[in-house]
Amino acid sequence: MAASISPLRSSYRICNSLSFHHYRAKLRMHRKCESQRRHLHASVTRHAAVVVSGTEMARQIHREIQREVEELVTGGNMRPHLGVVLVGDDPASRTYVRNKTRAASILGISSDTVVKPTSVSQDELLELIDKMNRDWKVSGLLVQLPLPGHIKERAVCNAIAPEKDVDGFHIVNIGKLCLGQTSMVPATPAAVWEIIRRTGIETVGKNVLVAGRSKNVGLPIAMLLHTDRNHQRPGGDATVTIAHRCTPREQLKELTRLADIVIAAAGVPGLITVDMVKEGAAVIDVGINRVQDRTTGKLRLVGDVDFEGVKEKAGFITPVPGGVGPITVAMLMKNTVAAARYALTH
Ligand SMILES: Nc1nc(=O)c2c([nH]1)NC[C@@H]1CN(c3ccc(C(=O)N[C@@H](CCC(=O)O)C(=O)O)cc3)C=[N+]21
Repeated sequence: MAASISPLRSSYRICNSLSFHHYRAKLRMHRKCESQRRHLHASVTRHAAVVVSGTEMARQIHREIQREVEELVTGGNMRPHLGVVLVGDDPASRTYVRNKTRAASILGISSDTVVKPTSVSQDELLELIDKMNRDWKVSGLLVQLPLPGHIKERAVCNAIAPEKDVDGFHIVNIGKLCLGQTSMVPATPAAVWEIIRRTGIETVGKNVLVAGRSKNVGLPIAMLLHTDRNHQRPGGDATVTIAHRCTPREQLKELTRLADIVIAAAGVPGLITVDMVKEGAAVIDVGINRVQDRTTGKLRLVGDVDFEGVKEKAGFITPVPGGVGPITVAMLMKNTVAAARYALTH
């Protein structure tokens, strides 16, 4: 059976002692495995992985953000405001936008969503963004992706003022991320970073395998983890390998078996199976796939990792749903507050 734990900072309060000791044992084992020792010491009992609850970790981050927002407001500053643009009526996009605006309202961040029909022209969208850029009441703004085929996503991302770009998709923010400068970090990569930090997983000199090279997820995750910890925006100093659709399956398996941390961000259900994972490794599942359940016929949300199999061998594992997703939303809120703070001094 897998133990569910809350993030390290709140674990003293929330965890019962059994799961807390289990967690510490896992962290020790994970670190032991990392120190190039191929076989575990005989006295270390083999446990199922610690399931890192993203829902619980997000709750903790929310408390921190809530405090920050109240500090801003009681200091006589404007309440942070998130502007959202949603084009079309894709159900998944609507769910994500709803999750974001709901989180905002809970945290005391005001928000508004402008919904445009699929037929909206690129020019009209750019005009709307320009208006929001100039609106001093808007602290941060995002345009939900994907956009309809007739609109150039790059043009839209680059139209958002970089200092209000809470998604971190503007070319200047991507450039800064690559150079190790302080910038708006995209929410999903920031969530993966936060999970690693708050769980206490070591990255310096460790092997990381990122499966997936998307510009908004795989690439920035790899960027955060391989870069220098002494740069303006600290990196993970890990040895990072990026695998993608052209990586032969056998090669992928060889690479994942060497990895202390596996990040699955390919959008392929069941991509990572137990035979591919090193004992005690941390497995972070960024995949969000809607698949039809074989018994009920209903659509079900699954990640890229065969959770039931891998949890028996990994040291840490994040579930889907309830893993990276909720923390992504929390990091977006953090970016919104950062944008509001930035506006105070610029
Ligand atoms: N401009 C833009 N910014 C984004 O940040 C952005 C985007 N476009 N397009 C799509 C992706 C995906 N994304 C997620 C947000 C929340 C969950 C989330 O809350 N997931 C829940 C479940 C949600 C559900 O039930 O569908 C979970 O994993 O537990 C997942 C994924 C943000 N994205």
